[in-house]
Order: sequence, then C-alpha cells, then structure tokens
Amino acid sequence: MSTRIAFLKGHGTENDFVIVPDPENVMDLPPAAVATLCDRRAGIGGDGLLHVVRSAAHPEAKGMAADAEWFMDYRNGDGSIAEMCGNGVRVFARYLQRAGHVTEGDLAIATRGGVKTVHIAKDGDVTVGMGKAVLPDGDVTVSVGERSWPARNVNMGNPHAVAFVDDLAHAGDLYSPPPFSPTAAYPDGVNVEFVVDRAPGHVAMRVHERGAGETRSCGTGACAVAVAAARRDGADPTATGTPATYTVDVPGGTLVITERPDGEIEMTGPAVIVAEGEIDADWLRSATSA
Ligand SMILES: N[C@@H](CCC[C@H](N)C(=O)O)C(=O)O
Repeated sequence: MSTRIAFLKGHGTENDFVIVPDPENVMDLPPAAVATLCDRRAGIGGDGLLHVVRSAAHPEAKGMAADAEWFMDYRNGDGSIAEMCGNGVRVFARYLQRAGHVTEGDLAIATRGGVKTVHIAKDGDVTVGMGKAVLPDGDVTVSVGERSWPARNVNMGNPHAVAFVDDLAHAGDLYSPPPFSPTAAYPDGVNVEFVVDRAPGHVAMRVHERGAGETRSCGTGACAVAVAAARRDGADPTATGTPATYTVDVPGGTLVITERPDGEIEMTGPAVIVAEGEIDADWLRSATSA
C-alpha cells in the first residue's frame, strides 16, 4: 500500500489552489512535483499550490515564527516560487479555520512578502492586510499583437504592470506572456493586468500571471490595479488622508480594495475550500520522474 498525501482544493474568486498541509515541512516538493499537481489534466489542477507549513519548521520563515505560527510557502502552477499571493493567503486562512487551527477573527500568516494580517469575518469573507504598494519610477509598455499600452509599474511584494485599455478583449487569448519593455523593469518577469472602467471607483480586469498564465483572479493584481486607478484618478490617500476604495471585477468574481491614509492596502473577498482527498505518493513520484 503506497503512502498517501493529504490535499485540499480551494479558490478565491476562482484563483484556484492545491493545498498541501505539511506542518513539520517533511515533504519534498520540487518544482516538477508542484507543476504535476497543478496540471489540470494529468494532476489535480490549480493556478498555484499552497504548502502549509509551521513557520518554525521552514528555513525561510523561522524568523517570522514569533509573529505568525503558519507560513504560506506559495508556488506558482509551473513550480516557480513567488513572493506573495493575495488570493492564496485568504484561501490559506480558510484552510486553517477549517482544519481547526484558528477560529473566526484576526490571525497572522507568514509569507515571503512578510507577515500578513488576515481577518475571517462571520459572513464568510476574508480580508487581508496586503501592506503598502511600491510604485517604481519609469515608463513601462506592454503589448499584445499590434497593440501596445503604457503601463503602471506597481510592486505588491511581487511585480505588476497595469495597463488601462478600451476593451478587455484587446488583451487577446493571453496564451503567452504579454511582451513588455524595458525588459530591465522586470528582471524576474511580471504579472500583467488589463483594466477597463465600469463606473467611478469600479473597474474590471483580466490578468496574465507569471508562472500560471491567464487566471480568473489575482489578489495582488487587483490591489495593483486599485492603486494604479487611484493615482490615475488623482487619489493618493497618503497625501490627502482620505481612503480610496475600488471594486475590482475579475472573471471569477469581485474583490474590494481599500488603500488607507497610512498607505496600507486591504483586500476583501470570498475564500472557499471545495474538496479534500489523498494523493498517491507513488503516482506523484513516478509522474515527476517521468
Ligand atoms: N494569484 C496570486 C499571485 C500569485 C503569484 C504571481 N503569479 C507571481 O508570480 O507573482 C494573487 O492572488 O496575488
């Protein structure tokens, strides 16, 4: 009888994740294993993987263990590592609640982007304090086919290029990463958001995620979009003392983003666990070594 590995599947506005609880960090999860698990035909399927580890048991998170018991070891669907995942951290919190590790209310979760404060509300929505956006200087251009757009460079712990477009269809099929220039702006690649206005304080976006392709939502992307939209609209909460709130429609639902006068950004939306089961360790080993 081969060993079984417990997993769950969850999503936040249809940004979906394979969740692998491994509190003591004993699992070997090389990039090929992550890519196999996230494969939608040969594996379980997901935009990314949430490796659930106690901070004290992970070399990258030991230093945060006093502030946050749990570390979100986030991986993109292609097996690459990313600094932060906004929807992922909300789904991670939902998993901790379901597993009985935490209850409703506030908790802290360690990520590669630092410790994030999460609030699990009675109504089911999960809010995460995403930290402050960094807006590096310099013009960026993204293109799809013959069209190109100026884009705002926004760093939410991970890199984003936000382009305001006339029509979300102009982003095309997004089967491959949209080219950007200058390439030096994003030495490690970038997540690209295409945005249209819906109403004052209300936008809609599509996203091509680094390491995953087009996804139906991206939390850090939605925050980057809200900040870029606010600056475009002449709103800077840190200068005016007035918070800026944007409703951001994504193909998989809606996220609400508020930038506070201290620059801190909060994101609220649903986070759902849809299934749980067991992975055959022999299958994973052979699929990964094939
Ligand atoms: N879907 C995520 C972002 C995941 C990481 C991203 N693909 C990257 O490589 O930076 C989110 O909800 O923020």
